[in-house]
Amino acid sequence: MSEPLFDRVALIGIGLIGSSLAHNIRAHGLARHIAITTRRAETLKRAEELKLGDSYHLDAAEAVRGADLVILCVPVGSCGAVTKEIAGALEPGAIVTDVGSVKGAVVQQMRPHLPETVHFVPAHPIAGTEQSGPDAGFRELFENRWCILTPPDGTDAEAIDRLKRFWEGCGSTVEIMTPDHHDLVLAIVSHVPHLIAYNIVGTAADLETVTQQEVVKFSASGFRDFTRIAASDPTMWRDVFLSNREAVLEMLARFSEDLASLQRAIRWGDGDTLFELFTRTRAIRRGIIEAGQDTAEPDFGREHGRHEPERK
Ligand SMILES: NC(=O)c1ccc[n+]([C@@H]2O[C@H](COP(=O)([O-])OP(=O)(O)OC[C@H]3O[C@@H](n4cnc5c(N)ncnc54)[C@H](O)[C@@H]3O)[C@@H](O)[C@H]2O)c1
Ligand SMILES: O=C(O)C(=O)C[C@]1(C(=O)O)C=C[C@@H](O)C=C1
Repeated sequence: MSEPLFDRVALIGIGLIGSSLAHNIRAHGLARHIAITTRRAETLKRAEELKLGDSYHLDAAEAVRGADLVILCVPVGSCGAVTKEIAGALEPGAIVTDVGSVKGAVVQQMRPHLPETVHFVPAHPIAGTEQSGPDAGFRELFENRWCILTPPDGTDAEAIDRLKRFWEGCGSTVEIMTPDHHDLVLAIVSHVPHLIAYNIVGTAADLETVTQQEVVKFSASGFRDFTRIAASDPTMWRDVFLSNREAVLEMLARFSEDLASLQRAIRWGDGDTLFELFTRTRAIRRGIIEAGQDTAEPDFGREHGRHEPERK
């Protein structure tokens, strides 16, 4: 087995992403020591029961002392406060990174607190489920998934390369882009789809009780997929929408315009418009499958709660 890439990794926050990283670091020998810290004693105890790390700390500064890789795995709205808390204990030369679903706001929150002696390389694995907490993590989460790095201009190339190798060690393919571009792309492929899911499930839930029962009874796979997404962590997603406000609002405006034109097509019986759109979107789905990017294999995903169990 080759030498571990890092000596000590500090994982701050041990939910779905933090615990999945812990499984990977262990399984692929990516670091000699995993130090885990989180806010609540109860969560830390659970992480210890699951044997996710080598040391456990309620004090985040204590966890990052001596670490050559520090990964913030907390909701994006907490990244600034956490960085402030650990700043004084960071080792010179350490790589500081995160996994947040929004990049511009996270960079803005974290950067002012970081000493010049560390390398700041923000990251976002495009992989997740609707589950949260330390029990939710699993080793295969990042396999064949993208991880986007958004290093600020002038970041040490060796630090970027080391973090790239770390994510490759977790099974991901790494791409580099600016935080603004990341936020625009993710607004349309991840953030707005989540908002649509929250909204449609909310609309169904507000229907009359008798109809609501029918919603549960007759929900076929399309609606069930929405309910899975709409079960995603409320804190995480509140923070995502508040942190990526502009890009989300821009994409929502376009979405609403397109929805209005579909509404018009239905009203006026314009079948050609509907048919043309549905043909184009079908081709997009087929393109994703041909590119091998539909990684939600039923058996594997179901085991980890990525899919609803088979209906009885
Ligand atoms: N869930 C996903 O699908 C997914 C995918 C990619 C990236 N992300 C990003 O990863 C990050 C973590 O998400 P998750 O799904 O692992 O969430 P999670 O709710 O499963 O875990 C979050 C962890 O952070 C801890 N925490 C919260 N506030 C804290 C604070 N101030 N100080 C210390 N610990 C704190 C919680 O106790 C918990 O252990 C988020 O920024 C999210 O945007 C999530
Ligand atoms: O599969 C899911 O449950 C997800 O929502 C994962 C998903 C996504 O939208 O693709 C959610 C948020 C992340 O920042 C990255 C990945």
